[in-house]
Amino acid sequence: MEDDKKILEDKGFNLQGQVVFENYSGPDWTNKTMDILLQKARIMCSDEVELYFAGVDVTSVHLYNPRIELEALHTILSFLDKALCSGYHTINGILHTLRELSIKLIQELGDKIRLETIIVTNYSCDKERYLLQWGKSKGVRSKLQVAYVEGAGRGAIATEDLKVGDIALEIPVSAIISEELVHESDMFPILEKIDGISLETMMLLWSMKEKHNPDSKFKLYFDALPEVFNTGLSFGVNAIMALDGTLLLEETVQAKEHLRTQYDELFPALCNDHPGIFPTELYTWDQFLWACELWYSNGMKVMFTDGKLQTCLVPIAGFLNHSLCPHILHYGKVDSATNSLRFPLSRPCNAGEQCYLSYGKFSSSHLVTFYGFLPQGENPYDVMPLDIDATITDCSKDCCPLSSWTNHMVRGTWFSKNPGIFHYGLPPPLLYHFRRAQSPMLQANTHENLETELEILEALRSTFEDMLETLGETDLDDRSTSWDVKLAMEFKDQQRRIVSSIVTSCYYGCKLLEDELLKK
Ligand SMILES: C[S@@+](CC[C@H](N)C(=O)[O-])C[C@H]1O[C@@H](n2cnc3c(N)ncnc32)[C@H](O)[C@@H]1O
Repeated sequence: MEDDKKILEDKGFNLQGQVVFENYSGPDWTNKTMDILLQKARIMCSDEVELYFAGVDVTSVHLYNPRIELEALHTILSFLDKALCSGYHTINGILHTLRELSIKLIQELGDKIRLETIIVTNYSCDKERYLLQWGKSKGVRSKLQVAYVEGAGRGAIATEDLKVGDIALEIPVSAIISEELVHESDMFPILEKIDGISLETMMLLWSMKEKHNPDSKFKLYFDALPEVFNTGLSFGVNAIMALDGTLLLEETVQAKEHLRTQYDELFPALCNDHPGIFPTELYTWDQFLWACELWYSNGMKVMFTDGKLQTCLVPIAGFLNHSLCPHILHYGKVDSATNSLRFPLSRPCNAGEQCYLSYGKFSSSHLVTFYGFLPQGENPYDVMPLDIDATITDCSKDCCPLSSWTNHMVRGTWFSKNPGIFHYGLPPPLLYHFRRAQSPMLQANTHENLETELEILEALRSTFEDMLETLGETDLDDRSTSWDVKLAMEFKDQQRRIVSSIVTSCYYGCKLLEDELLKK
Protein backbone atom coordinates (compact mmCIF):
# COMPACT_ATOMS: atom_id res chain seq x y z
CA MET A 1 0.00 0.00 0.00
CA GLU A 2 3.04 2.29 -0.24
CA ASP A 3 1.77 3.72 -3.52
CA ASP A 4 -1.63 4.38 -1.99
CA LYS A 5 -0.06 6.24 0.91
CA LYS A 6 1.78 8.38 -1.60
CA ILE A 7 -1.47 9.24 -3.35
CA LEU A 8 -2.98 10.23 -0.03
CA GLU A 9 -0.04 12.36 0.92
CA ASP A 10 -0.14 14.02 -2.51
CA LYS A 11 -3.73 14.93 -1.72
CA GLY A 12 -2.63 16.45 1.57
CA PHE A 13 -3.89 13.65 3.78
CA ASN A 14 -1.75 12.53 6.64
CA LEU A 15 -3.06 9.20 7.88
CA GLN A 16 -1.21 9.41 11.15
CA GLY A 17 -2.47 12.92 11.80
CA GLN A 18 -4.48 13.81 14.86
CA VAL A 19 -8.01 15.03 14.53
CA VAL A 20 -8.26 18.55 15.79
CA PHE A 21 -11.73 19.87 16.56
CA GLU A 22 -11.82 23.58 15.90
CA ASN A 23 -14.46 26.22 16.55
CA TYR A 24 -17.02 23.84 17.86
CA SER A 25 -19.90 26.17 17.57
CA GLY A 26 -22.15 27.33 14.80
CA PRO A 27 -25.25 25.64 13.51
CA ASP A 28 -23.58 23.37 10.97
CA TRP A 29 -20.51 22.46 12.96
CA THR A 30 -21.44 18.79 13.52
CA ASN A 31 -22.17 18.10 9.85
CA LYS A 32 -19.05 19.89 8.65
CA THR A 33 -16.85 18.06 11.15
CA MET A 34 -18.41 14.75 10.16
CA ASP A 35 -17.65 15.53 6.50
CA ILE A 36 -13.99 16.11 7.33
CA LEU A 37 -13.79 12.96 9.43
CA LEU A 38 -15.49 10.97 6.69
CA GLN A 39 -13.08 12.17 4.00
CA LYS A 40 -10.16 10.94 6.06
CA ALA A 41 -11.82 7.71 7.09
CA ARG A 42 -12.89 6.85 3.51
CA ILE A 43 -9.31 7.08 2.37
CA MET A 44 -8.06 5.05 5.32
CA CYS A 45 -10.62 2.34 4.50
CA SER A 46 -10.02 2.36 0.74
CA ASP A 47 -8.27 -0.54 -0.86
CA GLU A 48 -6.05 -0.61 -3.93
CA VAL A 49 -8.97 -1.18 -6.28
CA GLU A 50 -10.87 1.89 -5.09
CA LEU A 51 -7.74 4.04 -5.15
CA TYR A 52 -6.94 2.87 -8.67
CA PHE A 53 -10.38 3.86 -9.96
CA ALA A 54 -10.42 7.12 -8.00
CA GLY A 55 -7.02 8.13 -9.43
CA VAL A 56 -6.04 11.36 -7.73
CA ASP A 57 -9.63 12.17 -6.81
CA VAL A 58 -9.61 10.00 -3.72
CA THR A 59 -12.37 12.02 -2.10
CA SER A 60 -14.84 10.46 -4.55
CA VAL A 61 -14.11 6.93 -3.36
CA HIS A 62 -17.20 6.52 -1.21
CA LEU A 63 -19.77 7.24 -3.85
CA TYR A 64 -19.79 3.86 -5.46
CA ASN A 65 -18.81 1.51 -2.71
CA PRO A 66 -21.25 1.35 0.20
CA ARG A 67 -18.97 -1.12 1.95
CA ILE A 68 -16.21 1.49 2.16
CA GLU A 69 -18.73 4.07 3.36
CA LEU A 70 -19.80 1.67 6.10
CA GLU A 71 -16.21 0.90 7.07
CA ALA A 72 -15.44 4.62 7.18
CA LEU A 73 -18.41 5.40 9.42
CA HIS A 74 -17.50 2.49 11.59
CA THR A 75 -13.91 3.68 11.92
CA ILE A 76 -15.22 7.07 13.06
CA LEU A 77 -17.55 5.43 15.56
CA SER A 78 -14.71 3.34 17.04
CA PHE A 79 -12.53 6.45 17.24
CA LEU A 80 -15.28 8.38 19.05
CA ASP A 81 -15.94 5.49 21.43
CA LYS A 82 -12.24 5.30 22.28
CA ALA A 83 -12.09 9.05 22.82
CA LEU A 84 -15.18 8.90 25.07
CA CYS A 85 -13.66 6.05 27.09
CA SER A 86 -10.39 7.88 27.53
CA GLY A 87 -12.28 10.71 29.26
CA TYR A 88 -11.77 14.03 27.45
CA HIS A 89 -14.45 15.44 29.70
CA THR A 90 -14.49 18.95 28.28
CA ILE A 91 -15.57 17.79 24.87
CA ASN A 92 -17.74 14.83 25.86
CA GLY A 93 -20.87 16.60 24.63
CA ILE A 94 -19.36 17.13 21.19
CA LEU A 95 -18.17 13.56 20.97
CA HIS A 96 -21.64 12.30 21.87
CA THR A 97 -23.25 14.49 19.22
CA LEU A 98 -20.82 13.21 16.59
CA ARG A 99 -21.41 9.65 17.78
CA GLU A 100 -25.17 10.05 17.36
CA LEU A 101 -24.64 11.45 13.89
CA SER A 102 -22.43 8.50 12.85
CA ILE A 103 -25.06 6.05 14.09
CA LYS A 104 -27.72 7.96 12.15
CA LEU A 105 -25.61 7.89 8.96
CA ILE A 106 -24.97 4.16 9.36
CA GLN A 107 -28.71 3.59 9.76
CA GLU A 108 -29.45 5.69 6.66
CA LEU A 109 -26.87 3.80 4.63
CA GLY A 110 -28.42 0.48 5.73
CA ASP A 111 -31.90 1.68 4.72
CA LYS A 112 -30.60 2.68 1.30
CA ILE A 113 -29.00 -0.66 0.50
CA ARG A 114 -31.43 -3.03 2.21
CA LEU A 115 -31.84 -6.31 0.33
CA GLU A 116 -35.16 -8.05 0.50
CA THR A 117 -34.99 -11.60 1.79
CA ILE A 118 -37.75 -13.96 0.75
CA ILE A 119 -38.07 -16.84 3.17
CA VAL A 120 -39.04 -20.12 1.56
CA THR A 121 -41.67 -21.51 3.90
CA ASN A 122 -42.04 -25.08 2.67
CA TYR A 123 -38.61 -26.22 3.90
CA SER A 124 -38.24 -27.79 7.28
CA CYS A 125 -35.14 -26.66 9.10
CA ASP A 126 -34.96 -29.59 11.53
CA LYS A 127 -31.28 -30.37 10.98
CA GLU A 128 -30.42 -26.71 11.39
CA ARG A 129 -32.50 -26.47 14.58
CA TYR A 130 -30.74 -29.51 16.06
CA LEU A 131 -27.43 -27.89 15.28
CA LEU A 132 -28.49 -24.65 16.97
CA GLN A 133 -29.57 -26.64 20.05
CA TRP A 134 -26.24 -28.46 20.06
CA GLY A 135 -24.52 -25.08 19.79
CA LYS A 136 -26.41 -23.75 22.80
CA SER A 137 -25.34 -26.77 24.83
CA LYS A 138 -21.73 -25.96 23.88
CA GLY A 139 -22.04 -22.34 24.97
CA VAL A 140 -22.93 -20.72 21.61
CA ARG A 141 -24.93 -17.52 22.01
CA SER A 142 -27.04 -16.55 19.07
CA LYS A 143 -29.51 -13.84 18.15
CA LEU A 144 -30.05 -15.54 14.81
CA GLN A 145 -32.25 -18.33 13.54
CA VAL A 146 -31.91 -20.31 10.35
CA ALA A 147 -34.33 -20.27 7.43
CA TYR A 148 -34.30 -21.20 3.76
CA VAL A 149 -34.03 -18.02 1.76
CA GLU A 150 -34.76 -17.61 -1.92
CA GLY A 151 -31.68 -17.98 -4.10
CA ALA A 152 -29.14 -18.72 -1.35
CA GLY A 153 -30.00 -21.97 0.46
CA ARG A 154 -30.04 -21.36 4.21
CA GLY A 155 -29.54 -17.94 5.70
CA ALA A 156 -29.33 -16.42 9.21
CA ILE A 157 -32.29 -14.29 10.28
CA ALA A 158 -32.18 -11.84 13.20
CA THR A 159 -34.50 -12.92 16.03
CA GLU A 160 -34.59 -9.40 17.52
CA ASP A 161 -33.68 -5.87 16.49
CA LEU A 162 -29.88 -5.72 16.53
CA LYS A 163 -28.00 -2.46 16.95
CA VAL A 164 -24.49 -1.45 15.89
CA GLY A 165 -22.08 -3.18 18.25
CA ASP A 166 -24.50 -5.94 19.29
CA ILE A 167 -23.07 -9.44 19.07
CA ALA A 168 -25.23 -11.44 16.67
CA LEU A 169 -23.37 -14.67 17.35
CA GLU A 170 -20.70 -15.90 19.71
CA ILE A 171 -19.02 -19.28 19.22
CA PRO A 172 -16.71 -20.71 21.88
CA VAL A 173 -13.40 -22.01 20.55
CA SER A 174 -14.38 -25.51 21.69
CA ALA A 175 -17.18 -25.52 19.08
CA ILE A 176 -14.86 -24.61 16.18
CA ILE A 177 -13.35 -27.20 13.83
CA SER A 178 -9.65 -26.37 13.84
CA GLU A 179 -6.24 -27.97 13.26
CA GLU A 180 -6.18 -29.30 16.80
CA LEU A 181 -8.60 -32.06 15.73
CA VAL A 182 -6.34 -33.36 12.98
CA HIS A 183 -3.38 -33.32 15.35
CA GLU A 184 -5.32 -35.51 17.77
CA SER A 185 -6.49 -37.93 15.05
CA ASP A 186 -4.93 -41.25 14.03
CA MET A 187 -4.27 -39.81 10.55
CA PHE A 188 -1.79 -37.26 11.75
CA PRO A 189 1.27 -39.56 12.19
CA ILE A 190 0.75 -40.74 8.57
CA LEU A 191 -0.02 -37.34 7.05
CA GLU A 192 2.87 -35.50 8.72
CA LYS A 193 5.30 -37.78 6.87
CA ILE A 194 4.01 -36.64 3.47
CA ASP A 195 6.38 -34.15 1.95
CA GLY A 196 4.91 -30.66 1.50
CA ILE A 197 1.37 -31.48 2.65
CA SER A 198 -0.33 -28.47 4.22
CA LEU A 199 -2.39 -28.45 7.41
CA GLU A 200 -5.34 -27.29 5.29
CA THR A 201 -5.13 -30.45 3.18
CA MET A 202 -4.85 -32.54 6.33
CA MET A 203 -8.01 -30.88 7.68
CA LEU A 204 -9.77 -31.55 4.42
CA LEU A 205 -8.86 -35.26 4.56
CA TRP A 206 -9.90 -35.39 8.22
CA SER A 207 -13.31 -33.87 7.43
CA MET A 208 -13.93 -36.40 4.62
CA LYS A 209 -13.79 -39.20 7.19
CA GLU A 210 -15.28 -37.37 10.17
CA LYS A 211 -18.40 -36.65 8.12
CA HIS A 212 -19.20 -40.38 8.33
CA ASN A 213 -18.21 -40.87 11.97
CA PRO A 214 -21.41 -41.62 13.96
CA ASP A 215 -19.64 -40.69 17.20
CA SER A 216 -18.21 -37.41 15.97
CA LYS A 217 -18.51 -34.47 18.32
CA PHE A 218 -19.47 -32.50 15.21
CA LYS A 219 -21.99 -35.02 13.85
CA LEU A 220 -24.89 -32.54 13.86
CA TYR A 221 -22.72 -30.06 11.99
CA PHE A 222 -21.82 -32.56 9.28
CA ASP A 223 -25.45 -33.76 9.10
CA ALA A 224 -26.60 -30.21 8.40
CA LEU A 225 -24.19 -29.65 5.51
CA PRO A 226 -25.54 -29.60 1.95
CA GLU A 227 -25.13 -32.81 -0.05
CA VAL A 228 -23.91 -30.79 -3.02
CA PHE A 229 -22.29 -27.39 -3.11
CA ASN A 230 -22.81 -26.24 -6.71
CA THR A 231 -19.72 -24.09 -7.02
CA GLY A 232 -17.75 -23.39 -10.19
CA LEU A 233 -15.54 -26.34 -9.28
CA SER A 234 -18.49 -28.62 -10.11
CA PHE A 235 -19.27 -26.98 -13.46
CA GLY A 236 -20.02 -29.51 -16.17
CA VAL A 237 -18.77 -29.31 -19.75
CA ASN A 238 -21.73 -27.24 -20.97
CA ALA A 239 -21.26 -24.61 -18.27
CA ILE A 240 -17.55 -24.41 -18.99
CA MET A 241 -18.33 -24.02 -22.70
CA ALA A 242 -20.81 -21.28 -21.83
CA LEU A 243 -17.92 -19.36 -20.25
CA ASP A 244 -16.13 -19.14 -23.59
CA GLY A 245 -14.64 -15.68 -24.09
CA THR A 246 -14.32 -14.99 -20.35
CA LEU A 247 -11.26 -15.39 -18.14
CA LEU A 248 -13.35 -17.54 -15.82
CA LEU A 249 -13.18 -20.43 -18.28
CA GLU A 250 -9.46 -20.83 -17.75
CA GLU A 251 -9.71 -20.05 -14.03
CA THR A 252 -12.24 -22.82 -13.33
CA VAL A 253 -10.46 -25.35 -15.55
CA GLN A 254 -7.13 -24.61 -13.88
CA ALA A 255 -8.58 -24.68 -10.35
CA LYS A 256 -10.16 -28.07 -11.01
CA GLU A 257 -7.01 -29.45 -12.64
CA HIS A 258 -5.00 -28.30 -9.64
CA LEU A 259 -7.33 -30.16 -7.27
CA ARG A 260 -7.27 -33.27 -9.46
CA THR A 261 -3.45 -33.27 -9.38
CA GLN A 262 -3.52 -32.90 -5.61
CA TYR A 263 -5.97 -35.82 -5.33
CA ASP A 264 -3.91 -38.04 -7.64
CA GLU A 265 -0.78 -37.36 -5.57
CA LEU A 266 -2.52 -38.71 -2.46
CA PHE A 267 -4.87 -41.38 -3.81
CA PRO A 268 -5.12 -44.30 -4.19
CA ALA A 269 -1.71 -44.50 -2.41
CA LEU A 270 -3.03 -43.53 1.04
CA CYS A 271 -5.94 -46.00 0.76
CA ASN A 272 -3.65 -48.81 -0.40
CA ASP A 273 -1.03 -48.21 2.27
CA HIS A 274 -3.41 -47.51 5.19
CA PRO A 275 -6.81 -49.03 4.33
CA GLY A 276 -7.93 -48.94 7.98
CA ILE A 277 -7.39 -45.22 8.28
CA PHE A 278 -8.23 -44.14 4.73
CA PRO A 279 -11.08 -46.45 3.59
CA THR A 280 -11.29 -46.42 -0.21
CA GLU A 281 -15.04 -45.76 -0.27
CA LEU A 282 -14.63 -42.51 1.70
CA TYR A 283 -11.82 -41.14 -0.43
CA THR A 284 -13.24 -41.06 -3.95
CA TRP A 285 -12.59 -38.11 -6.26
CA ASP A 286 -16.22 -36.97 -5.91
CA GLN A 287 -15.96 -36.90 -2.12
CA PHE A 288 -12.63 -35.09 -2.33
CA LEU A 289 -14.20 -32.44 -4.57
CA TRP A 290 -17.16 -32.13 -2.14
CA ALA A 291 -14.73 -31.53 0.73
CA CYS A 292 -12.79 -28.94 -1.32
CA GLU A 293 -16.03 -27.10 -2.02
CA LEU A 294 -16.95 -27.33 1.67
CA TRP A 295 -13.67 -25.76 2.76
CA TYR A 296 -13.63 -23.10 0.05
CA SER A 297 -17.24 -22.01 0.60
CA ASN A 298 -17.47 -22.46 4.39
CA GLY A 299 -13.89 -22.15 5.64
CA MET A 300 -13.20 -19.10 7.79
CA LYS A 301 -9.83 -17.63 8.67
CA VAL A 302 -9.60 -17.45 12.45
CA MET A 303 -6.87 -15.78 14.46
CA PHE A 304 -6.41 -17.61 17.76
CA THR A 305 -5.16 -16.05 20.98
CA ASP A 306 -1.66 -17.47 20.36
CA GLY A 307 -1.53 -15.35 17.18
CA LYS A 308 -1.91 -18.34 14.84
CA LEU A 309 -4.12 -17.86 11.80
CA GLN A 310 -6.00 -21.01 10.77
CA THR A 311 -8.69 -21.86 8.26
CA CYS A 312 -11.53 -23.36 10.30
CA LEU A 313 -15.08 -24.57 9.92
CA VAL A 314 -17.31 -22.62 12.27
CA PRO A 315 -20.65 -24.35 12.94
CA ILE A 316 -23.70 -22.03 12.87
CA ALA A 317 -21.64 -19.07 11.59
CA GLY A 318 -21.57 -21.13 8.39
CA PHE A 319 -25.23 -20.20 7.83
CA LEU A 320 -24.38 -16.55 7.24
CA ASN A 321 -24.60 -15.50 3.61
CA HIS A 322 -22.44 -12.89 1.93
CA SER A 323 -23.37 -9.35 0.93
CA LEU A 324 -21.51 -6.51 -0.77
CA CYS A 325 -22.43 -4.28 2.18
CA PRO A 326 -22.89 -6.72 5.06
CA HIS A 327 -24.02 -6.28 8.64
CA ILE A 328 -20.95 -8.05 9.99
CA LEU A 329 -17.67 -6.70 8.69
CA HIS A 330 -15.15 -7.42 11.41
CA TYR A 331 -14.84 -10.91 12.79
CA GLY A 332 -12.32 -13.71 12.83
CA LYS A 333 -10.24 -12.88 15.90
CA VAL A 334 -10.78 -14.97 19.01
CA ASP A 335 -11.68 -12.74 21.95
CA SER A 336 -9.15 -13.53 24.66
CA ALA A 337 -11.47 -12.60 27.53
CA THR A 338 -14.20 -15.07 26.52
CA ASN A 339 -12.13 -17.45 24.33
CA SER A 340 -14.82 -17.19 21.71
CA LEU A 341 -15.32 -15.93 18.18
CA ARG A 342 -17.70 -13.00 18.11
CA PHE A 343 -19.72 -11.58 15.23
CA PRO A 344 -20.54 -7.94 16.06
CA LEU A 345 -22.81 -5.78 13.94
CA SER A 346 -21.38 -2.89 11.98
CA ARG A 347 -24.84 -1.80 10.90
CA PRO A 348 -28.26 -2.49 12.42
CA CYS A 349 -30.32 -5.51 11.45
CA ASN A 350 -34.03 -5.60 12.27
CA ALA A 351 -35.82 -8.67 13.62
CA GLY A 352 -36.81 -10.91 10.69
CA GLU A 353 -34.17 -9.44 8.38
CA GLN A 354 -31.39 -11.60 6.96
CA CYS A 355 -28.08 -10.86 8.65
CA TYR A 356 -25.18 -10.82 6.18
CA LEU A 357 -21.48 -11.36 6.58
CA SER A 358 -18.59 -10.24 4.41
CA TYR A 359 -16.66 -13.20 2.98
CA GLY A 360 -14.10 -10.74 1.64
CA LYS A 361 -13.67 -8.24 -1.16
CA PHE A 362 -14.13 -10.78 -3.92
CA SER A 363 -14.81 -10.45 -7.62
CA SER A 364 -17.75 -12.32 -9.11
CA SER A 365 -15.38 -14.74 -10.83
CA HIS A 366 -13.93 -15.72 -7.44
CA LEU A 367 -17.41 -16.00 -5.91
CA VAL A 368 -18.62 -18.18 -8.78
CA THR A 369 -15.58 -20.48 -8.70
CA PHE A 370 -15.33 -21.02 -4.96
CA TYR A 371 -18.81 -20.19 -3.63
CA GLY A 372 -21.13 -20.76 -6.58
CA PHE A 373 -23.12 -17.53 -6.63
CA LEU A 374 -23.23 -14.00 -7.97
CA PRO A 375 -23.97 -11.38 -5.33
CA GLN A 376 -27.00 -9.10 -5.65
CA GLY A 377 -26.15 -5.54 -6.65
CA GLU A 378 -23.20 -3.94 -8.38
CA ASN A 379 -19.94 -5.49 -7.24
CA PRO A 380 -17.14 -2.86 -7.20
CA TYR A 381 -14.60 -5.69 -7.05
CA ASP A 382 -15.71 -6.99 -10.43
CA VAL A 383 -12.62 -5.82 -12.22
CA MET A 384 -11.11 -7.16 -15.42
CA PRO A 385 -7.34 -7.23 -15.35
CA LEU A 386 -5.71 -5.90 -18.50
CA ASP A 387 -2.60 -7.45 -19.92
CA ILE A 388 -0.64 -4.26 -20.56
CA ASP A 389 3.09 -3.75 -20.53
CA ALA A 390 3.24 -0.97 -17.94
CA THR A 391 7.00 -0.49 -18.11
CA ILE A 392 6.68 2.32 -20.66
CA THR A 393 5.88 4.83 -17.96
CA ASP A 394 8.06 3.33 -15.26
CA CYS A 395 10.81 5.92 -15.74
CA SER A 396 8.45 8.67 -14.63
CA LYS A 397 7.42 7.02 -11.37
CA ASP A 398 7.96 9.98 -9.13
CA CYS A 399 6.48 12.70 -11.30
CA CYS A 400 2.83 11.81 -11.01
CA PRO A 401 0.97 9.60 -8.55
CA LEU A 402 -0.92 8.07 -11.47
CA SER A 403 2.30 6.55 -12.83
CA SER A 404 2.79 4.34 -9.80
CA TRP A 405 0.24 1.76 -10.96
CA THR A 406 1.75 -1.08 -12.92
CA ASN A 407 -1.24 -3.45 -13.00
CA HIS A 408 -4.10 -2.07 -15.01
CA MET A 409 -7.75 -3.01 -14.96
CA VAL A 410 -11.25 -1.89 -15.88
CA ARG A 411 -14.70 -2.22 -14.34
CA GLY A 412 -18.21 -1.08 -15.24
CA THR A 413 -18.02 2.61 -16.07
CA TRP A 414 -21.33 3.17 -14.22
CA PHE A 415 -19.21 3.26 -11.05
CA SER A 416 -17.50 6.43 -12.22
CA LYS A 417 -18.98 9.85 -11.57
CA ASN A 418 -16.87 11.50 -14.20
CA PRO A 419 -17.83 10.79 -17.81
CA GLY A 420 -16.47 14.16 -18.96
CA ILE A 421 -13.61 15.05 -21.23
CA PHE A 422 -10.20 13.66 -20.10
CA HIS A 423 -12.02 11.17 -17.84
CA TYR A 424 -14.69 9.30 -19.86
CA GLY A 425 -15.59 7.16 -16.82
CA LEU A 426 -12.33 5.24 -17.30
CA PRO A 427 -9.65 4.61 -14.67
CA PRO A 428 -7.27 7.60 -14.50
CA PRO A 429 -4.07 5.50 -14.20
CA LEU A 430 -5.00 3.59 -17.37
CA LEU A 431 -5.57 6.79 -19.35
CA TYR A 432 -2.36 8.23 -17.94
CA HIS A 433 -0.46 5.15 -19.07
CA PHE A 434 -1.70 5.48 -22.65
CA ARG A 435 -1.09 9.23 -22.74
CA ARG A 436 2.52 8.71 -21.65
CA ALA A 437 2.95 5.90 -24.15
CA GLN A 438 1.68 8.15 -26.96
CA SER A 439 3.55 11.23 -25.94
CA PRO A 440 6.23 10.72 -23.27
CA MET A 441 6.79 14.44 -22.70
CA LEU A 442 3.13 15.06 -21.92
CA GLN A 443 2.75 17.37 -18.95
CA ALA A 444 -0.98 17.76 -18.48
CA ASN A 445 -4.35 17.14 -20.08
CA THR A 446 -4.73 20.17 -22.27
CA HIS A 447 -6.71 21.01 -25.35
CA GLU A 448 -3.46 20.78 -27.32
CA ASN A 449 -3.63 17.03 -26.86
CA LEU A 450 -7.11 16.42 -28.17
CA GLU A 451 -5.90 14.45 -31.19
CA THR A 452 -3.85 12.17 -28.95
CA GLU A 453 -6.84 11.70 -26.67
CA LEU A 454 -9.01 10.75 -29.62
CA GLU A 455 -6.47 8.20 -30.84
CA ILE A 456 -6.30 6.63 -27.38
CA LEU A 457 -10.05 6.41 -27.00
CA GLU A 458 -10.54 5.01 -30.49
CA ALA A 459 -7.92 2.33 -29.82
CA LEU A 460 -9.56 1.47 -26.49
CA ARG A 461 -13.00 1.35 -28.07
CA SER A 462 -11.78 -0.99 -30.76
CA THR A 463 -10.10 -3.30 -28.18
CA PHE A 464 -13.25 -3.54 -26.07
CA GLU A 465 -15.48 -3.94 -29.13
CA ASP A 466 -13.37 -6.97 -30.07
CA MET A 467 -13.77 -8.26 -26.52
CA LEU A 468 -17.52 -7.82 -26.73
CA GLU A 469 -17.58 -9.76 -29.98
CA THR A 470 -15.58 -12.58 -28.39
CA LEU A 471 -18.17 -12.75 -25.61
CA GLY A 472 -20.89 -13.26 -28.23
CA GLU A 473 -24.64 -12.81 -27.90
CA THR A 474 -26.83 -13.92 -25.00
CA ASP A 475 -28.47 -17.22 -25.84
CA LEU A 476 -31.89 -16.81 -24.25
CA ASP A 477 -33.00 -20.34 -25.22
CA ASP A 478 -30.62 -21.90 -22.73
CA ARG A 479 -32.08 -20.06 -19.70
CA SER A 480 -34.12 -23.01 -18.46
CA THR A 481 -31.16 -25.37 -18.30
CA SER A 482 -29.15 -26.69 -15.38
CA TRP A 483 -27.89 -24.58 -12.43
CA ASP A 484 -24.30 -24.52 -13.72
CA VAL A 485 -25.11 -23.38 -17.28
CA LYS A 486 -27.47 -20.78 -15.84
CA LEU A 487 -24.82 -19.44 -13.46
CA ALA A 488 -22.16 -19.45 -16.19
CA MET A 489 -24.49 -17.51 -18.49
CA GLU A 490 -25.40 -14.99 -15.81
CA PHE A 491 -21.71 -14.44 -15.21
CA LYS A 492 -21.08 -13.96 -18.91
CA ASP A 493 -23.98 -11.51 -19.13
CA GLN A 494 -22.38 -9.52 -16.37
CA GLN A 495 -19.04 -9.49 -18.17
CA ARG A 496 -20.81 -8.34 -21.33
CA ARG A 497 -22.44 -5.50 -19.40
CA ILE A 498 -19.06 -4.35 -18.09
CA VAL A 499 -17.37 -4.44 -21.50
CA SER A 500 -20.37 -2.84 -23.14
CA SER A 501 -20.28 0.05 -20.63
CA ILE A 502 -16.64 0.66 -21.54
CA VAL A 503 -17.40 0.64 -25.27
CA THR A 504 -20.25 3.11 -24.71
CA SER A 505 -18.08 5.37 -22.54
CA CYS A 506 -15.32 5.37 -25.18
CA TYR A 507 -17.89 6.14 -27.84
CA TYR A 508 -19.24 9.17 -25.92
CA GLY A 509 -15.71 10.22 -25.09
CA CYS A 510 -14.83 10.23 -28.80
CA LYS A 511 -17.94 12.33 -29.51
CA LEU A 512 -16.92 14.84 -26.84
CA LEU A 513 -13.44 15.08 -28.31
CA GLU A 514 -14.69 15.43 -31.88
CA ASP A 515 -17.01 18.26 -30.81
CA GLU A 516 -14.12 20.00 -29.05
CA LEU A 517 -11.88 19.60 -32.10
CA LEU A 518 -14.54 21.16 -34.30
CA LYS A 519 -14.54 24.23 -32.05
CA LYS A 520 -10.83 24.76 -32.55
C1 LIG B 1 -21.03 -20.21 4.29
S1 LIG B 1 -22.26 -20.83 3.31
C2 LIG B 1 -23.66 -19.89 3.77
C3 LIG B 1 -24.86 -20.76 4.05
C4 LIG B 1 -25.47 -21.44 2.87
N1 LIG B 1 -26.44 -20.57 2.23
C5 LIG B 1 -26.06 -22.79 3.22
O1 LIG B 1 -27.22 -23.02 2.89
O2 LIG B 1 -25.35 -23.59 3.79
C6 LIG B 1 -21.76 -20.20 1.74
C7 LIG B 1 -22.69 -20.56 0.60
O3 LIG B 1 -23.91 -19.86 0.70
C8 LIG B 1 -24.37 -19.42 -0.56
N2 LIG B 1 -24.41 -17.95 -0.54
C9 LIG B 1 -23.77 -17.13 0.31
N3 LIG B 1 -24.08 -15.85 0.08
C10 LIG B 1 -24.93 -15.85 -0.95
C11 LIG B 1 -25.59 -14.82 -1.67
N4 LIG B 1 -25.45 -13.54 -1.37
N5 LIG B 1 -26.39 -15.18 -2.71
C12 LIG B 1 -26.56 -16.48 -3.05
N6 LIG B 1 -25.94 -17.50 -2.40
C13 LIG B 1 -25.14 -17.19 -1.36
C14 LIG B 1 -23.39 -19.97 -1.58
O4 LIG B 1 -23.88 -21.19 -2.03
C15 LIG B 1 -22.14 -20.17 -0.76
O5 LIG B 1 -21.29 -21.15 -1.27
